[in-house]
Amino acid sequence: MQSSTIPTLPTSLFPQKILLFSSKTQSFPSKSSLLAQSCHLFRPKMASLSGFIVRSQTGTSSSGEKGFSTLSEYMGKGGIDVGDELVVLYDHIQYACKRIAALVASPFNSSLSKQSNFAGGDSGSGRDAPKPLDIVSNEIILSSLKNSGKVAVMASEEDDAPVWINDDGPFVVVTDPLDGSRNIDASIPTGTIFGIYRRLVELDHLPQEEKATLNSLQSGAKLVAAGYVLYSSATILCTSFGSGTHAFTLDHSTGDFIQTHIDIKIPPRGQIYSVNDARYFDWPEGLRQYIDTVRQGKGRYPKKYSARYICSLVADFHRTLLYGGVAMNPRDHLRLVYEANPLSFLVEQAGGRGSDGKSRILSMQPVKLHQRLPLFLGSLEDIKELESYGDVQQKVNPGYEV
Ligand SMILES: O=P(O)(O)OC[C@H]1O[C@](O)(COP(=O)(O)O)[C@@H](O)[C@@H]1O
Repeated sequence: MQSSTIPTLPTSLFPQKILLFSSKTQSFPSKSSLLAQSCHLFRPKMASLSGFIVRSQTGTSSSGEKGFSTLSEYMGKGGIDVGDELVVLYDHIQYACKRIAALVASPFNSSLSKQSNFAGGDSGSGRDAPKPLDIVSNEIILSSLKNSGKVAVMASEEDDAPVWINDDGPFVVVTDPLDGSRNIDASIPTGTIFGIYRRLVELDHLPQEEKATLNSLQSGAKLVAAGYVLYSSATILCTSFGSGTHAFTLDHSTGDFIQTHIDIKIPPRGQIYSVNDARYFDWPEGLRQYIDTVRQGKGRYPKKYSARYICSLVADFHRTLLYGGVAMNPRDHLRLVYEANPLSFLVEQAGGRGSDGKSRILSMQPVKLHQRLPLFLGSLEDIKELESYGDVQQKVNPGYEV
């Protein structure tokens, strides 16, 4: 096994904070449980994982059941044991996402992102001009994947074609490095999305470009793992290895992702729809009828629905996963390979459904890396009800300025 080359994180990235939640709670605890847990807060625990030393200030469960503090511990031999190679890869993904989290929270990110408005123009084209945040995030992820030694190819929203990294890498990574970055100047939440496949060894004999593309176009049904990182008031890494969906919150005092949401179950029915409904007059009749119906509380669930739309996919998805309902973009806008597939994997593992309005996302065979499609993610009963309206995919896509 190749040894890891992750550098030590500068401590200044993670200023000391008092940790107020337990690694074993699914939601934030009551005052009394906080008191009970406080005896664990200052009992440092060291664990050695795949050559990494992690320090956690949280205690393990007092209920006697087996507990895991960090994502690396959860994945490792004492946890669900996903295998050393995937543990190493995740350590590098965590490191990359911590760097991106620091970047999006930095006072300097605004000047970086502004350069994207001038892409190709004079202001942004100088050799030393700052790069847009999504490009910087892409470079951060690529460098971490290279350092891991575990990745054959990375396919990213930011690159026209997949990047071949390492002939022996066991994994293929698809990613949208920083989704929602158009809102970054307003400090709106953003996110990284990723999916992980096994390298198709039967394609090893093909020319590099060809095998890079074919490895990246695997169907979502073959995902080994997927996840997203939400950069918001908390930095949350939510992931699945095919046995449930779990979320880990960045503890700024230690730099560890601590288990905070175990085995998330999306409610079978929610009361929230999430869509850019300024597009109402471009929608097909079926979608208008569906939204009109649930707004009035006249659907299969006789409650009036509420609307929530951040316009940042990871944030809208994260809320939907926790509260239920449906998050959608009915036009051909979001991407199958590195957005729809990983998020559908996560929502299915939580008991929900990912659909293009007609078919299950994970059953589709991608034909192009940047293939776009209508996307509906959410509670099982809500998505089924929406699909029953038949005509929910927006065909007109005139292009919108904001
Ligand atoms: O403009 P719409 O149709 O509301 O789309 C918004 C969606 O587009 C995204 O901004 C992604 O689009 P980009 O990749 O072009 O930035 C998502 O974060 C968001 O959910």
